[in-house]
Amino acid sequence: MRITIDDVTVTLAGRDVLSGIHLIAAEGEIAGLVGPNGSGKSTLLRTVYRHLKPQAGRVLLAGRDVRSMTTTETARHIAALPQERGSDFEFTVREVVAMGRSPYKRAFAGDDDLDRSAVAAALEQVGLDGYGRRGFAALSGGERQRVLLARAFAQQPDVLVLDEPTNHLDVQHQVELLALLRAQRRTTLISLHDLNAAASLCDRLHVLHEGAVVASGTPREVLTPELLAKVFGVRAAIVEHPLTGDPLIAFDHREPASSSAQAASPV
Ligand SMILES: Nc1ncnc2c1ncn2[C@@H]1O[C@H](COP(=O)(O)OP(=O)(O)OP(=O)(O)O)[C@@H](O)[C@H]1O
Repeated sequence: MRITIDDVTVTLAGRDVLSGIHLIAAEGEIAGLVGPNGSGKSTLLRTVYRHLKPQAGRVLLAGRDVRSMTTTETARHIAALPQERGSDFEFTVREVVAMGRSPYKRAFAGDDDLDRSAVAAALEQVGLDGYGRRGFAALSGGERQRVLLARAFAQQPDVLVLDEPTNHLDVQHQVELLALLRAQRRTTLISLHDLNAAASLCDRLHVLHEGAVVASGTPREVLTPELLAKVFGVRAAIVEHPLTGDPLIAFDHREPASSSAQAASPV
């Protein structure tokens, strides 16, 4: 299902944290949100999964305003992995993942075979089969992250909204998650700090800066040395990844863009 963010403005504590955001994630497309800390990525994702109400504009799911749907209806279509991740759930892993099935159930109904197989498949997808009886609170940060991803997968949504899903994951699990998302070909809106991961995963990237979209396009179009200097304040060269051919950002970890620019400018 296509997601359209149509001229969305979000005001928090009297300040426009997002202003006039317009972007589209087409059916089956992986759309990435990148931008510096505080640029508004989580706020935009929260607006999409209805945690926040925009002051102006609309979020449309296949052309329908999500605010005109019931919360259950939205939850059948959109699954979110938010950034605020509880660690104090007094539940087993299985119970947490089974929460993803609640949009399909009547109140207090037990799990049926479909629920059980969706939960088992989701746990397997994130490499956690065999963890079902473990306590959620006693897991490592990366394991918890994968359980919450499994909960989103068990929801079998049309659209995935993922806020920094690779946080806490070791490199193998990061690669496995990106491969899983690529293989699913589900409409996905995802924020990522790792720009190389974003370049390899996303069909299109949208760069947020101070609450506005300042660039949109394919990773190759968007991730230029000029944009990285201007928006992220870093010096970088874009090369071709020797194994995949994806754009690969080679950062200069010794010097930020501003200090090298200052050094280069005449006194
Ligand atoms: N509830 C709130 N009340 C007031 N300001 C808020 C609130 N939530 C977020 N903000 C502000 O909105 C701006 C955008 O925050 P947001 O969390 O969306 O950024 P982000 O791009 O996801 O950042 P990060 O990369 O650090 O996760 C920040 O300046 C933040 O301080």
